[in-house]
Amino acid sequence: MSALITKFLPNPKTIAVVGCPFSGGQPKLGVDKGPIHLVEAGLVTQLEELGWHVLFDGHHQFEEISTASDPPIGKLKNPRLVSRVCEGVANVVGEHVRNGRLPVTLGGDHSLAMGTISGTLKSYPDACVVWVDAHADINTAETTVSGNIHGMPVSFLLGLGVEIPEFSWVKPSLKPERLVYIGLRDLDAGEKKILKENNIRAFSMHEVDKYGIGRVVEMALDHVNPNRDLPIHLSFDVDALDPSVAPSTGTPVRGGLTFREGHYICEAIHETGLLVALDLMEVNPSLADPESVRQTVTVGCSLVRSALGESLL
Ligand SMILES: NC(=[NH2+])NCCC[C@H](N)C(=O)O
Ligand SMILES: [Mn+2]
Ligand SMILES: [Mn+2]
Repeated sequence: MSALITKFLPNPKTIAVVGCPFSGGQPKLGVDKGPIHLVEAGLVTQLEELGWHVLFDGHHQFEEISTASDPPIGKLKNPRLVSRVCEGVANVVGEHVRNGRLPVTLGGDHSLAMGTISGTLKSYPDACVVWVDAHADINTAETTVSGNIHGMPVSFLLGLGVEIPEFSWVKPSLKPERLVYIGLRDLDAGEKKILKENNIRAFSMHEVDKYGIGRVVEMALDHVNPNRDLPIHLSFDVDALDPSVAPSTGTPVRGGLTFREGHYICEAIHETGLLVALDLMEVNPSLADPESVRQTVTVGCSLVRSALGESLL
């Protein structure tokens, strides 16, 4: 059985699940438990049932860097830890992509995308990034208010802001015209300025309301992938969904995507056949009551399945 649409992957169609129990890009404990819950909910089997060959040999182990030896650099918190972890993730994800496997990275906080997208772009320098999130995560060392690096990975990938020697491994490999956002609704003032100055295309919840999700995804892909021939990296922050749909996350913002809108994005990207890497980030099973946690983990699994070929009929 193979209804799987994949233009870049050799047979057997293989997914590598990269569990990243990491929380150093933000202050709330528990987001490191996200990948463990997603796998325990049966994600690996669910993907096999879709016809994939799935590799998963345990969650990624990260080296310990104590906070004592990792003082802030400017405002950035845990900079050395985040940098080293993301560099490791870049290598793991990069290796999977290079070998024709589709990495599914489970966060963990969204700073990890600095690693995952670096890994994808090493093999596919012309890949485009579809970033689905309530937030733009594009602060620089100068604009960040919180100092939390999960609010900054995109600026590193684009090479914006002052250079920080500790992050010199991150190459400015992403071009602003290959990046598009869907779901935005909580941007810092500095981030709005960055989006404008760099002409980055973003579809906020305003555009989702105005045009509907179908048109938004089509316009987003027309922008980053006009001929529908470039590989796609989908980076999905679960807080893009409305908190009523995905309550267990560290920085929830009301007015988000519905259950169907979130799944539609994933289904439409699967239908392009161009997906080469997927991130599902910011599931935090320590936040909210057990039923909300179960709901968030379940929706996380189903978003991943939708991006990987589950269809309604
Ligand atoms: N990946 C996330 N949930 N990011 C939230 C970022 C929030 C805020 N803009 C910050 O820079 O701190
Ligand atoms: Mn977010
Ligand atoms: Mn995010």
